[in-house]
Order: sequence, then C-alpha cells, then structure tokens
Amino acid sequence: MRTAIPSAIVSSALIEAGRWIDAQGWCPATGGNFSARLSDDQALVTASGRHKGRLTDEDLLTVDLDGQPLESKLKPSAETLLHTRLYQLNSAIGAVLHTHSVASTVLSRLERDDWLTLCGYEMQKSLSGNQSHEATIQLAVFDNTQDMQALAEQLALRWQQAPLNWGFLVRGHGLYAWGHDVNEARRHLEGLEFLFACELEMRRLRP
Ligand SMILES: CSC[C@@H](O)[C@@H](O)C(=O)COP(=O)(O)O
Ligand SMILES: [Zn+2]
Repeated sequence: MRTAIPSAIVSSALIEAGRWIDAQGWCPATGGNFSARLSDDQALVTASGRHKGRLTDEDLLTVDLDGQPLESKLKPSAETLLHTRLYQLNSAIGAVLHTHSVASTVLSRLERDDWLTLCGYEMQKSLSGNQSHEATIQLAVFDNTQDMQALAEQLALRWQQAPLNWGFLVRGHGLYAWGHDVNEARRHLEGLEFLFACELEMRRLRP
C-alpha cells in the first residue's frame, strides 16, 4: 500500500516539468500530457487541450485508474487511458510524461518494426537498470490510433509478453516515458530524447 502524496506537491512537480518540456520544444501547440500517481488508485492528470508549458493548478484534475474524473468538471486528457493503464500495469510507476518531439515523431515513423532497438550509446545508462553502452535496449513502437481504449489494450497485451521499461513510442505521434516519480520520468524522457536524436542522425548519415 502506497502512502498518498499531497496533490499540491504532485501538481507543482508536473507544472514545473511542463515548463521544462516546453523549453526543450517537446510539447508544441497543445501536444503532450502528463500525470503523476497520488495513491494506489488515483492520479493527477492534465486537462485536455491546455498548453503544457503554461499549466496552472486549474489545468490538473484527479482521476481514478479507469480514467474517470473525481469531483472535477474538467475534461481529462484525451490520452488519460494510456496513463492509467500504465499505473494499473505496474504499481511502481509514479509519473508518466507524454511528449511530441520532432525526433520521437520522425524516428517512430522511420522504424517499421514493433520495436526500436538501440545499442552503443553511453546515454543508455540514463535509463534505470542499465550499466553499459554495450547493452541492447528495446522500446515498443505502437501504431497510432485515436482509439485510446484499443491502444491501451495493445499496451497491456505487449506487457503480458514482457513488462516494458522506461517508455514506448506511438508511430508518428510521440513518446510516453515514465518513472517511479516525476524526477525519474524526467530523466528517462531526457535520456530517451537524446538517444532518439542520435539514432536519427546515425540513420541520416549511415542509412
Ligand atoms: C496538438 S494535437 C495532440 C493531441 O491530439 C494529443 O496527442 C495530445 O498529446 C494532447 O491531448 P490532450 O487531450 O491535450 O492531452
Ligand atoms: Zn499526444
């Protein structure tokens, strides 16, 4: 049983993460959505259609792990079901950050396989559990759809084969990165974005 985290602490961490992500250019227009777990069965999530670089407390609402708003008239992110499914799949996940960077959008379209394979990059060590650039790491890539229920089901099916780590890509759409808390999710996001930029450059120079 997880100790409940005060909503004010979680919301300021998400607002600050949004400013940082926006400064990197990873959430243009109203793209992206963020969440953090409040307890075993609740999470704070961004409201739909808000600019993620200019969030305030009024742009966040509490949902249950089926994605249903609790005592709020705000509309939760259109992609809330992916966040809540991750919390259901792994009780250690404490925060999820979804971004729309150029690198994740383009690389996920170039990659035809269901997995993006990365090897040989020192920055792989920014991803929890990695001690060497020599390891081969794989990130799941899902085809994009507007049907979040269907995408959440595909995520759960892939997870059954083996639990996913750090994040996944949605083709032509962006990245979902997670961690035990907002800080770890930010590190995974930053490390993955660096790896995507390197991999794109490698494929450009050595097709
Ligand atoms: C700017 S279009 C992006 C949206 O379609 C969606 O993918 C997204 O990330 C933001 O949706 P939101 O409902 O604001 O959380
Ligand atoms: Zn999105």
